[in-house]
Amino acid sequence: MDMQQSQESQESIVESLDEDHLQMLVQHAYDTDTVRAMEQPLLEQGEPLMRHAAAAVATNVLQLLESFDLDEHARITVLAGAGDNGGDGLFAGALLAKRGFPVTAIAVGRTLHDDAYRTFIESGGHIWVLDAANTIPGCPSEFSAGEAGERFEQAMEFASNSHIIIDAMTGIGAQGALRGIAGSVAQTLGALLDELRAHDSNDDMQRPYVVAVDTPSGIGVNDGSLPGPYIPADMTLMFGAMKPCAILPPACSACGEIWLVDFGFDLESHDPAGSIVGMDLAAAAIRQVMPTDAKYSRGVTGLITGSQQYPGAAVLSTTAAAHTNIGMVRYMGPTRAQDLVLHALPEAVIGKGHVQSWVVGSGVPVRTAEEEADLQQQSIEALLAHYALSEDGSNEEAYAMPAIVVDAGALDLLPDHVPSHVVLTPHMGELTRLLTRLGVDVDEDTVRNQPLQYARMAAKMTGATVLLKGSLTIVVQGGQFADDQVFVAGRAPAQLATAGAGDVLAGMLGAILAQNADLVQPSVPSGDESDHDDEAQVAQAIAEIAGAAAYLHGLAAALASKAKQRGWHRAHLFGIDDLDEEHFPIGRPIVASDVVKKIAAAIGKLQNN
Ligand SMILES: NC(=O)C1=CN([C@@H]2O[C@H](COP(=O)(O)OP(=O)(O)OC[C@H]3O[C@@H](n4cnc5c(N)ncnc54)[C@H](O)[C@@H]3O)[C@@H](O)[C@H]2O)[C@@H](O)CC1
Ligand SMILES: Nc1ncnc2c1ncn2[C@@H]1O[C@H](COP(=O)(O)OP(=O)(O)O)[C@@H](O)[C@H]1O
Ligand SMILES: [K+]
Repeated sequence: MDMQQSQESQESIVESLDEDHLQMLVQHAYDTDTVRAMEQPLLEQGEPLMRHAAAAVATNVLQLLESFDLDEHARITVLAGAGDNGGDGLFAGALLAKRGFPVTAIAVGRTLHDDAYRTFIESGGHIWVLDAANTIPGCPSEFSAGEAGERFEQAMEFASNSHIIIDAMTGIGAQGALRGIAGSVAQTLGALLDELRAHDSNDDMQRPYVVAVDTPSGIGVNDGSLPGPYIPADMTLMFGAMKPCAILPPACSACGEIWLVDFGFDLESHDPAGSIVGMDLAAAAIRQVMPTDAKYSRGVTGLITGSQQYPGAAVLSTTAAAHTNIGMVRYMGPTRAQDLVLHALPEAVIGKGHVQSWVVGSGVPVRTAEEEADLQQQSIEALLAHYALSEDGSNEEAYAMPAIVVDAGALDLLPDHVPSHVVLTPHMGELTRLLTRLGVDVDEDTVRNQPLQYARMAAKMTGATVLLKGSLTIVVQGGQFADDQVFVAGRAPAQLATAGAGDVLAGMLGAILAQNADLVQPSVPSGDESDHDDEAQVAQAIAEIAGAAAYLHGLAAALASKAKQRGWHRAHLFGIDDLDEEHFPIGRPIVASDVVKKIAAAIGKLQNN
């Protein structure tokens, strides 16, 4: 099959698919086992998936060369691993070599995909081997350590002077951090590319443009981590479906622009490992007001936030909650904070009363071991004690409590085991502190590098739902029988990184939980297996609602700052979307109060969509 045939057959796959399928493609990510399971029936039917993959890579590279005004002298380097990912890269290289481009493949392993290697050589491609123990037919081997070193250096020099690098070292078969020569290549080239990228936008092709095949080599495909050196890509051509690394920090940044090559996988029959929170999910979390509503039926949120030291957090969290489509807010805190809350929000009711959700801890200082808990900390501790589960999970009162958002200083007061409608909202530093308190030996850099793994650890250890804040906000489900599906909200522009933004989110999340009180109330576990599904369903609803709050928060920030930039941009569909360069204005600076002022507009936008 040549490039045109493969491309036509690719386009016919694309045309035959419906909008729902395309929507699923850009919203859900599937782990590598699931991707292999979805590939299997197609391979059994004889679909030449590898040829489709290679044709897509070659087509994209040709488009890039054209857009960069490069002719047949453009230098193209393929970093080729020994597996099928290398096979994709070599087949793509063969198609480009056939078009007359000089293409060199740097073999990082001891072997190469047989058929792809033969085709590559027949098409005029050149091979550069690095491993003295390689058994690649017709290539030099058993060279000295000195020569191996020289070869490596020359190869890196060559690659860094090429126009296009096709990274095909590892794809979904990657296990852990890159080892051996692949690891050294990623170490040397990855660092160089990062440095060049920091100084240059590459509008003028002053550094190699990196196209990753399926996934950038060296990243954690299933958990989005960066376990070791990796090759940062400008663009990733991803096959069949998004893998979790496409949507999870920090690996998703290493993917660059993502182009999805649709293979017509049966996505509908498989569970995603992760999902991007979009407008639909966010809109579904906003309760429609009804003619029969009264303030109480719309939901009431109680807040124990702010302190003598940080009274502003009380104002931000309370005003945010009040603006997020509920009937009333109740505020509890020091007199100074009460006064400020009432000044900003005369509608607030001061003092205790019946509520459908709680928000605690925003702007409450962390309690140090030496200090006595102040009144605010004592109230929070007393409230949180009602959510404590004993080791065997029995404590019926905990399940009957309203949903609660545990933020900032309250994270230190969390009981050991709680139900899933306790939603923790740490940033990376707070998650590190929480895990340390739970006895995990971890520092903040490690958490930053593997946020999913550590958010999940906190959820598993405590039972709580965990919303981990950052440029992308990830939500992992709590509860004993929860699904592993992670939700990622990437709607926020970087302008949201401003003091008090987290207090606003806590208030908004509290309000969204209150208006969905019936959906987020876990029942007391009966021990009966048939109830596990119900429990899992509630845990998922809570996680979706938390994701929805993060989305709405990001959208309000985008409206306030007039930014188009986001933490994550939708993947492009190969064969459907255009390669046109998009621009995402970063918007103007904002403060957290500006976000509160745009919550109503953001809700309006969701409801009118
Ligand atoms: N299965 C299929 O039908 C299709 C697979 N495709 C391609 O095939 C890829 C998967 O191929 P494979 O299963 O062969 O796996 P990969 O080629 O992704 O990875 C396996 C190779 O990487 C090496 N490797 C793994 N972990 C390493 C590490 N930590 N350090 C150094 N080397 C490491 C292994 O020794 C092996 O040589 C996909 O990502 C995709 O690119 C596509 O061609 C589409 C169809
Ligand atoms: N680079 C970024 N891009 C988009 N959103 C961000 C970025 N950095 C932080 N945020 C968001 O800003 C908020 C900051 O919250 P937090 O760290 O708790 O701040 P504070 O304690 O000052 O309120 C979170 O919702 C987080 O997701
Ligand atoms: K790759």
